[in-house]
Amino acid sequence: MHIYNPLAWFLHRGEKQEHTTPIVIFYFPTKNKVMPLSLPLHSPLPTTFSFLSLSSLPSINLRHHHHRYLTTARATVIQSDTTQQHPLLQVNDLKAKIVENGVEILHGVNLTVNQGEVHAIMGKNGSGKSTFAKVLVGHPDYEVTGGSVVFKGENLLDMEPEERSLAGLFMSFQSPVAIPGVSNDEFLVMAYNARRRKLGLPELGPLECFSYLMEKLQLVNMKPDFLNRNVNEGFSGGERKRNEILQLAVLGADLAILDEIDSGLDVDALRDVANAVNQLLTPKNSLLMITHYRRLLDLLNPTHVHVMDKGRIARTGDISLVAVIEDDGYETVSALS
Ligand SMILES: Nc1ncnc2c1ncn2[C@@H]1O[C@H](COP(=O)(O)OP(=O)(O)OP(=O)(O)O)[C@@H](O)[C@H]1O
Repeated sequence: MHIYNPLAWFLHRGEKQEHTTPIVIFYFPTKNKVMPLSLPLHSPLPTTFSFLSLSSLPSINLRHHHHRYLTTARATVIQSDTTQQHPLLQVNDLKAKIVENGVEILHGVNLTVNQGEVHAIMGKNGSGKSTFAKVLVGHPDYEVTGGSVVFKGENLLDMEPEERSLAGLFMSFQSPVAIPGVSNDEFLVMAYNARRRKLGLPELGPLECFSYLMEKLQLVNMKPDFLNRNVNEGFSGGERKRNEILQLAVLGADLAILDEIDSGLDVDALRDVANAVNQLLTPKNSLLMITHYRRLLDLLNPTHVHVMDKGRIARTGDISLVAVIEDDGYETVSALS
């Protein structure tokens, strides 16, 4: 997928003015989707994007999702010239069982996530959503019994969990664990420098790290004192979720898997988390979120919505599938597949 550089475009057109926040909208003809990119002032790079359906242009969704920018935004539709897709994750007939009791939970999951896509997995309690996510990151409770997973062209299942993380796979757990004795900033700096080494970049020194972490704290709207506390120790449920997004912001990821990041968040925290995630998305990375609730989907605009049932993806659609689920329930939606 070729994307014009919006900043260059605005500069070229001489339209980047003080006190305005331009939004450029890219149109992808084969997907019949548009992707607005907002450009905060003084930012050298576009920092947020989301896909919307073409029918939602020009006002409703744009107003809803970019209400902060509404009064100053200017929007222009640009047609992209190519629409090639780049697969990031290819899951083929994935089967997995619980190590402890040998029960098979995943019965053949198929899923492809391309760069720049936002996928949501919904489904009944116990249908295998979290198991799927945990199998992807290599959780030791599960053993893969069949199928394949290719991540960025490499066999993900051959990698140790740590290698998967360093390769750019991030997962926020439904119940993030505390790490007693390790402060949040130590943990973040250690993990971030490990990723930089993997990317062939020099490690950051203490001062550079500090300013980098402060910038990310602001992104998720967290107070600096969270950096000195031990990882998740004594954090409220909502603070743990926010801290997961801080980790994502610091580490960066090609594919971020968020397992029920919205559970236990108050409305303001949910908006903060969604804003931060939106700002972390680029046309090159992707998001796979597991959720039961529409509120998060409205904020993150998934390009694909899947319904998992009995360890398989039973149905796939766009955001309109959520309304069908709400009206008819999972049993009916899964049975129609
Ligand atoms: N480590 C484990 N030990 C025992 N049973 C497990 C384990 N992991 C998953 N299961 C079982 O596998 C099934 C699928 O669980 P999973 O957590 O993947 O469901 P889910 O779709 O994420 O559910 P929810 O919406 O309630 O979070 C459930 O019946 C669960 O009890």
